Amino acid sequence: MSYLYPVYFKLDHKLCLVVGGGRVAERKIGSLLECGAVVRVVSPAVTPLIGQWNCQEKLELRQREYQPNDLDDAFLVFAATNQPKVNQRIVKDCQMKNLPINVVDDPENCNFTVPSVVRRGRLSIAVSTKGASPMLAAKIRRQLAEQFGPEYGEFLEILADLRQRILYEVEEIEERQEIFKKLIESDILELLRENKHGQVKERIDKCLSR
Ligand SMILES: C[C@@]1(CC(=O)O)c2cc3[nH]c(cc4nc(cc5[nH]c(cc(n2)[C@H]1CCC(=O)O)[C@@](C)(CC(=O)O)[C@@H]5CCC(=O)O)C(CC(=O)O)=C4CCC(=O)O)c(CCC(=O)O)c3CC(=O)O
Ligand SMILES: NC(=O)C1=CN([C@@H]2O[C@H](COP(=O)(O)OP(=O)(O)OC[C@H]3O[C@@H](n4cnc5c(N)ncnc54)[C@H](O)[C@@H]3O)[C@@H](O)[C@H]2O)C=CC1
Repeated sequence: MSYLYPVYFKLDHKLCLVVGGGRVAERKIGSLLECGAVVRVVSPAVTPLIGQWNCQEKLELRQREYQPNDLDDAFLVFAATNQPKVNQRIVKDCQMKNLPINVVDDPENCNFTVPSVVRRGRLSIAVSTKGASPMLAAKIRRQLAEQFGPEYGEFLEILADLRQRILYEVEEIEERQEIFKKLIESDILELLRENKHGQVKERIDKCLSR
């Protein structure tokens, strides 16, 4: 069995097509919008929330059945109707155009699938079961969410800032890596978790001192 290859796409300003407007389409659209994608939805009927996003001009709604020209300019395509025949047609059209396609009712014919995700600011932890059990993926996501609290988002903001500074100021690679190691092995995460922000700066200074 070959593995699925995980990547993190930047979707800002990229056109993503979602065909279908039900509960499953809504979940896919919600996460695409969070990632800054430009979303085109094609569906005769949509959920109230998709309708609301349309009224707020957060997406483009084509309120009718799928047509092949809906694929024009798409970067990613999601076939999320409840009609297997329609979904299969979309897969075929995408294969002809070499477009990446996610089908919600046919894992075998997807060329990408959507994982279950925990986000803490810059940290994303994605879980996939290669289609075997999305419900287990969601359970693992909930377990990870308990283990990785909001302090990880805060810590990564600090690390992102420091990293720029250290890359600029510290010439020796070994010395840089020593500092990064000290930072991640420190108790800064615990201090953030316990809201002891006062001590965080002290700890950072200690890690930076040579
Ligand atoms: C292949 C894949 C394609 C894709 O959609 O990308 C796919 C396919 C299918 N899902 C089905 C069912 C359910 N899917 C969910 C939920 C999620 N499904 C997601 C992803 C994926 N689902 C991809 C593989 C992911 C992996 O490899 O693990 C998640 C992670 C991400 C997301 O959708 O955003 C999201 C959880 C988000 C979260 O909570 O974190 C639930 C639970 C619920 O709805 O609460 C159920 C009902 C329970 C059950 O059946 O397990 C069915 C059968 C439909 C039927 O019965 O007709 C198929 C088709 C089939 O298996 O043939
Ligand atoms: N991948 C996943 O995570 C999951 C997948 N599923 C599968 O996804 C399918 C969809 O599930 P729901 O969103 O709950 O269904 P739903 O019945 O709520 O929505 C179906 C949507 O498809 C639209 N539609 C139907 N024909 C169309 C056409 N020709 N062109 C464009 N849009 C069309 C309808 O207007 C409707 O908005 C299910 O039939 C099931 O097979 C179900 C649960 C989870």
